[in-house]
Amino acid sequence: MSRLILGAMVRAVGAYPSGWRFPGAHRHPLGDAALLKRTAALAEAARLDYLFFGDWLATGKDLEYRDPYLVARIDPLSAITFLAGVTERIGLIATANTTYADPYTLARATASVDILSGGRAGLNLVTGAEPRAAGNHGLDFHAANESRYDRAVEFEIALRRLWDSFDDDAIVADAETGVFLDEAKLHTTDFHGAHVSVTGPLNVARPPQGHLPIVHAGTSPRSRLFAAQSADLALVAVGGLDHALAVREELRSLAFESGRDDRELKVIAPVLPIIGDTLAEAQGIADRLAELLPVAEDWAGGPPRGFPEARSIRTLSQLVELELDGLGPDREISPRLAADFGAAGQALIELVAARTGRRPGGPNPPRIRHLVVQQAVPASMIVGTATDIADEFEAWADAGAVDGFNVLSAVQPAQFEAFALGVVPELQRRGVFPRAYETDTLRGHLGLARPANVHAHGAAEAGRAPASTPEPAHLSESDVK
Ligand SMILES: Cc1cc2nc3c(=O)[nH]c(=O)nc-3n(C[C@H](O)[C@H](O)[C@H](O)COP(=O)(O)O)c2cc1C
Repeated sequence: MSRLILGAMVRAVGAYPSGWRFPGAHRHPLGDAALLKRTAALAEAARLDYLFFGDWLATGKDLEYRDPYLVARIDPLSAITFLAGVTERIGLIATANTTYADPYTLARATASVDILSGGRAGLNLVTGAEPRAAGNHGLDFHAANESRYDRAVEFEIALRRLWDSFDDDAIVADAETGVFLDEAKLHTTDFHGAHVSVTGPLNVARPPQGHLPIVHAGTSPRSRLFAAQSADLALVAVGGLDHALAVREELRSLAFESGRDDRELKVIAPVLPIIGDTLAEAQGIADRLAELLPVAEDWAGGPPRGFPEARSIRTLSQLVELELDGLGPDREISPRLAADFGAAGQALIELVAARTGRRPGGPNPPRIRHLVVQQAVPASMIVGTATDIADEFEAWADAGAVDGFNVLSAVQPAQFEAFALGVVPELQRRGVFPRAYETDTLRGHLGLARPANVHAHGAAEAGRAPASTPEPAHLSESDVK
């Protein structure tokens, strides 16, 4: 097994929806600067490959109970630019939305942060799932999946061409002769597609990494194809080891069919570890987090607008195949009640026991609310000691299910500390993760070669983009998802 790739997906107020309520948690976005610096220092000391920042292009009260970390946060490019100045070695990845971003502006900002960080920047390209983003960008509707990915394909090619505006040695800066620029080494972009059109050249020198490593996160068939053809890292949402194996196999086949060396595409799974010094302590943390999350039935008149539908006794009743509606969230689950659950309900009982130590008939039995919450929170949660988490990571990597993990922290900063100071050293002891940085760039950390300038390898784009300028495409009503 080659070594794991390990990055941290930073959600400043915690990745678990009640993480911000946990004692000692970072909870106010105005304090993010200090939290980010502290996280970055710890991450770099642990030798993580990168810090990763997601993005969302709208907000509202409805996000409060579902994804509170989306309500108010620093934009990802600002976060990585800030961190470029206070870190030395770690990679810094920001998310950008190709449906709404402008390629010239994004190429300029990302090439700049790559220079400022000495070649440590990366870019996660997504097409977005938030319809309100349209209204924030002067559009009437959020385009449908196909249109979004048609634009993403062109966007990615335009970005690479913009980054290749200057040859690596185009800036001569020869004080003796007075020649600053070798004009023959500055290239126009002239990319004119159906969705993206840019003349170029970009007014920033070729970034130290040539092209920033591209990440893609998504789930649809078009997302898989985009990742396989255009990304260095595919960030996938997977429900378990078997699912991860199937997704990686699919991605690698698609990459191979596109003419790529399929080993170049790294598959990364997000994971939310809940870490304690003992299993009981970890389960206690997971249980407390669950208790801090309300369920729909906690409001007599019905939950507030936007409350997650799945976090209700109604949804639980469907899952366990037993009508629980009249019992209320605080009814204890007795062995007799549990015996009437269907197969999915039995599996949920086991999941709750593994995550929180609560078992029907045990000293600390689950109540209905515990089942409601656990069936609604992320599948990527692993509860245990540093050794347990390392075992799980190793098992996934040994099975060939992933190349690495994007680690989420339920509570900031405590759970990130537990990961950086507990799990990472354990992985290092086992020899599956290096103890020190061996390279200075994100590409280097990820084992990716530096690409040649597109002006020397234009053929690589063939088949992925219009060769000439087609008629401009206008989104129609049928594009609305
Ligand atoms: C692990 C993971 C993380 C993601 N992070 C983001 C994000 O930060 N911002 C965003 O707009 N989309 C993000 N996405 C992608 C959107 O969810 C995705 O674009 C949306 O679901 C549309 O579906 P599709 O891209 O699979 O077609 C992420 C997806 C996955 C699997």
